Amino acid sequence: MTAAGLASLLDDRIRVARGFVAPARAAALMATLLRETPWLAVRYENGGRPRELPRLTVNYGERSYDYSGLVFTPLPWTPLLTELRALAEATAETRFNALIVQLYRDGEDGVNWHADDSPGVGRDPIIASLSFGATRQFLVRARGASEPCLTLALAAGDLLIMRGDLQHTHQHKVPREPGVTGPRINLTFRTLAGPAPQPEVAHASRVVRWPDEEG
Ligand SMILES: O=C(O)CCC(=O)C(=O)O
Ligand SMILES: [Fe+2]
Repeated sequence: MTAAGLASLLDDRIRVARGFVAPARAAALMATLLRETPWLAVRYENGGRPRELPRLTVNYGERSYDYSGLVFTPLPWTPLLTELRALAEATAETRFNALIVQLYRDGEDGVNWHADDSPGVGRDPIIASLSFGATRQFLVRARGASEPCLTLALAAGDLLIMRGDLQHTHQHKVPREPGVTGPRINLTFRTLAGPAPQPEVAHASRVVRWPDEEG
C-alpha cells in the first residue's frame, strides 16, 4: 500500500483504491447515474451483419472518442461528472478531458479483451476507472497470452488506475458473468490529444431508456 491507500500491481502500472467512494455515496451515485445518463445502445455492422455492443455507453468531454471504429460526439460535462473527474485527477495526478460511461445491465453484458490504445490517448496513457453497482471481474493478460495474469473483483466505489506502458504490454476484459443479475456502471477518465478522429462513421446507435419505464 502507498500512502494514499493504493494497492500497487504489475510494477505499479495498476493501482487500486478499494472503497475510494464510501458505500452510501457510491450507492447514491449509482442510482443517480442510472437515472440521469442518456444511455446509448451502440449499433454497427460487421461483415454486413447488424451488431450491438453488449453494454450501453456514453461519452463526455471536449473531444470525440473513436470507439470500436465508430466516432461519437461527446456530451458536455455535468456538475456531477466534473466533481468525480476532480476526485480521479487528484489521485491519478493528471488532468482528464474525456470520459466513457458504460452500463453493464447484468452479467450478460461485458467487454472483450482489448487495450485502451486508440491514438488519441497518446503513448502511455493514464486511465482512471471508477466502478459502481454490481461487483464484476476485471481480467488482465499479457499480450499473446490466453490466460489472465491478474483477476480483480471491482466493487462499488473502487478506483483503478492504469498507467505506464501497460496498454502496450497487456490487455483487459470484463467477462460475462451469467450469475450476476444487477447492473454495474463504470466510468473511465482519459486524456485525449492530437488530431481529431476521422469524420463520423455511419452507425445506427440510439439513446435508450434503461431501465425501461415499463419493466
Ligand atoms: O468496465 C470496466 O471496468 C472496464 C471498461 C474498459 O475497459 C473500457 O472502457 O475501456
Ligand atoms: Fe478498456
